[in-house]
Amino acid sequence: MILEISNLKKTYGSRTVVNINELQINEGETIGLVGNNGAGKTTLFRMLLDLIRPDEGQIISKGENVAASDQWKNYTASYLDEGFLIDYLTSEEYFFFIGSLHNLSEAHVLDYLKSYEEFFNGEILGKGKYIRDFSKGNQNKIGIAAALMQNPELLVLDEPFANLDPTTQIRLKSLIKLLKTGDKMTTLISSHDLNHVTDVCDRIILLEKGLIIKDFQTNENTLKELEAYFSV
Ligand SMILES: Nc1ncnc2c1ncn2[C@@H]1O[C@H](COP(=O)(O)OP(=O)(O)OP(=O)(O)O)[C@@H](O)[C@H]1O
Repeated sequence: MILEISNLKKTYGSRTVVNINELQINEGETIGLVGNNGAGKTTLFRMLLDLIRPDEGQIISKGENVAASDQWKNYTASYLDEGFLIDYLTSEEYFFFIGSLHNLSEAHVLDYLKSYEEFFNGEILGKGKYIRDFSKGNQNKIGIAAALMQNPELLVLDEPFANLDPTTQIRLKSLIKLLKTGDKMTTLISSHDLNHVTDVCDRIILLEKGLIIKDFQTNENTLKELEAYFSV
């Protein structure tokens, strides 16, 4: 088991926005986190990455509490939003910086980026452009590619399909499926796109007002069930 969440609570004012009694995630699972605006998806991810602290309970990653140990940082990569980027760097400078944190040489990083040529669609590299000047979708691509460069065991992506053009959405799905079979990566993806999330994930967790309402393995009926749930 890679993640064990117990009695996790986060409250803002009088509102409990995450309230998870128990949740366990196994190695190699691809989990889709769905739920309407404000359900608590991003708050859960932020606690998972120790960007904010829970009021109660804990998140244990490979046996260590993420709020008490840095061990999880060695095998976890994430992209939640453009706050993860450094907007005064060019895309290459950013990739080199992230690479250097993981002891990857610039040559290694450039080599890695070659495999992203299709994903980048000629818009990311060699432009001499600062990250702040890229479109939101292209910023997403930079963040996702930088997260994957770390070859993580655990990948956390917040709404990765948002702002991506349809071609890149499909390419991202293929990429996630490939990494799942090849490297047995565990992936947590939040998404409002029920189609994509059921296509790429083998388990869906449905959050509503911070509570887990459903937690089930994906099968051929999942998309219909989710659409029925959200169409009320
Ligand atoms: N720093 C904060 N202060 C006060 N309330 C907050 C704070 N951060 C989040 N919230 C509230 O917590 C609730 C959950 O927000 P969260 O961003 O986790 O939802 P979400 O499921 O990711 O939503 P979306 O689909 O819109 O991204 C919302 O009601 C939000 O307003």
